[in-house]
Amino acid sequence: MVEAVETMDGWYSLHDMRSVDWISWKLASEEEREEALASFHKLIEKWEKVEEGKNGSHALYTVVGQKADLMFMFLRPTMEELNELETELNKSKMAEFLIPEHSYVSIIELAKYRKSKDGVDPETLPEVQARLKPILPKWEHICFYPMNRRRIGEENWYTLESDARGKLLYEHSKTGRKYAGKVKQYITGSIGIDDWEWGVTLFAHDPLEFKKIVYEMRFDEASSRYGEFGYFFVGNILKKEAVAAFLHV
Ligand code: VOV
Repeated sequence: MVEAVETMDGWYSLHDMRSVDWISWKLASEEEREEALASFHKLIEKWEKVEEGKNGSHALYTVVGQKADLMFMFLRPTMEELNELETELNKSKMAEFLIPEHSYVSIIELAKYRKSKDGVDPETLPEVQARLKPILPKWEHICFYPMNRRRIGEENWYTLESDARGKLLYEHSKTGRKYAGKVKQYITGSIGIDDWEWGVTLFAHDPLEFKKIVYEMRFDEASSRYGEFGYFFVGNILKKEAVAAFLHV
């Protein structure tokens, strides 16, 4: 019988993409813009405190291209906390000038494909816990896309035995490891939560590495036979100190 693999699930994740309503932003008075900027800084400082306390993490990037202007990625221990921070952002003065473009809800996920050697449940290991509740890197670039595992005819991930899936993911991980120090990946599971099965969030110092890793992985069987991909968002880090300059008109 084909069995599902057991997953280890960590923090809840929200990718939130917004555009700036540049027309109303330009029409707003200097005072209103300052009020909006101050509300935004206050929120960022609040998120930083949560991160310092290791109760969540966040990332803020500008998006290149017309799909959005900003991409937030939030991680929190519960779905309620994600919703609270989303609502708080929506109620802020800044949000009066932001247009929601897209969102993606998922959960940091690791699969237990490898058998534990000494009977230790991997979920109890501190290094695994750190990966389930990660502090996101503040690297220069981000890339986000959702994906599915194929279920068409012979190319059906969900009729493969667990060992076969584990082998394909092991091959996949060998490609991934070549990018150590260049690309950091966060896989978030979204089966039953959002429209695709997984979200893939990559961070890199050099955006060319996104193209290189995704291209190279297309030739791994886990992707070439069993991967289906959605849309891509790519962007550059927006540090707190650079927010005012980004919004300056
Ligand atoms: C940056 C490098 C990198 C590395 C080292 C890496 C390693 C690993 C390992 C060891 C494992 C299996 C156990 C686990 O940890 O869950 C995975 C799992 C997974 N991956 Fe991966 N992956 C990387 C990177 C990486 C990328 C760039 C992609 C997108 C694929 C592409 O073609 O665009 C991806 C996808 C996934 C997915 C969707 C899963 C879950 C599949 C499932 O069916 O359960 N992944 N991945």
